Amino acid sequence: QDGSATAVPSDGVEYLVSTSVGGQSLNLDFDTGSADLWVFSSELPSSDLSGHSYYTSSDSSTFQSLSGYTWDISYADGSGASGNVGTDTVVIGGTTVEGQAVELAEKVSSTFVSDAADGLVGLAFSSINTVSPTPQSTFFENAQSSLDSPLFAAYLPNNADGAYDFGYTDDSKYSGDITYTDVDSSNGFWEYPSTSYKVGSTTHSQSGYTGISDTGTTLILMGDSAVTAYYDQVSGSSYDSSQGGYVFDCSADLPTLSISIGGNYATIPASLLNFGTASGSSCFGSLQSVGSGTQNIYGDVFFNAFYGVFDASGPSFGFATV
Ligand SMILES: O=C(Cc1ccccc1)Nn1cnc2ccccc21
Repeated sequence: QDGSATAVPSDGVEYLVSTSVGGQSLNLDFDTGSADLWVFSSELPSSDLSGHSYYTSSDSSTFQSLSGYTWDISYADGSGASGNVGTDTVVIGGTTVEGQAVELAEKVSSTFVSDAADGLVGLAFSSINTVSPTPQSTFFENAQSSLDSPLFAAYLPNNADGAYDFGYTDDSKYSGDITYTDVDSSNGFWEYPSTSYKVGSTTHSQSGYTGISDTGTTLILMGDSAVTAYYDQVSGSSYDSSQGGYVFDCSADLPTLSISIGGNYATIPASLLNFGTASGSSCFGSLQSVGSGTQNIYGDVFFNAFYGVFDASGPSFGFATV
């Protein structure tokens, strides 16, 4: 059944959604860049649990263990988690899935201990789910048949409560038309060609590049040529290894950044490209390097400016101005 769940900004780095797992409420990070639904659990060392809500399978009357099933995930930022697997009833907004694979954490890396999320809901394609011996379907894949339309949408306004809509698009959350492009899911991501960009009004090509729509990433991560082209237009900007990225004076005049999604540009306003104070009068850029490779990562900063529609029929990705 269709529904909408509120997404609350947390520490400026992620949006958390209150989710019921076996009747237990957890604040989970919805991540269109991965495909595992995993939770902090009673199986973790108690020192890892401080500040977190966690799932206790023995407290759920609907939990069923998947004997011998394990999971082990590593994210591109170097964080990771692992554990065992069962199924339970998961409720998000007005959408219920019974028998959802729930991955219980027995180990989590330190970044998760200090992060506010009590786990993640992966919303990429189950071809990249890490459960062994059998990859498990995502909440969205399991919910699809009960939705009016096989889609979900992310509404993540800057520094304000947002939402994830399941089964419908909500035209009170965007203006103008939704522009769609075909998605190539062969790598397991909501991925599409992204072969050019604009810094202000100057167009640059990045042939062979793709982009992924990734709500599990905070910033906009692009190849070094794009990052250099952008910060060359920001006087006084520099790469500060101690801050881990490009910084500039907080009073700097920033150009807009337009990214191509399929054949259409999405223009990120300059205000969103200042991520905020790094230290003193220097501010951290919302555009940073993805490192090597030709896959750009369009994270929450993109969704601060655009309502994003993830449509399984196609599949396709659509965006509209917030
Ligand atoms: O890992 C990344 C982005 C990233 C960071 C650094 C270099 C390259 C790419 N995002 N992400 C997407 N889902 C995540 C879940 C947990 C942690 C990070 C997650």
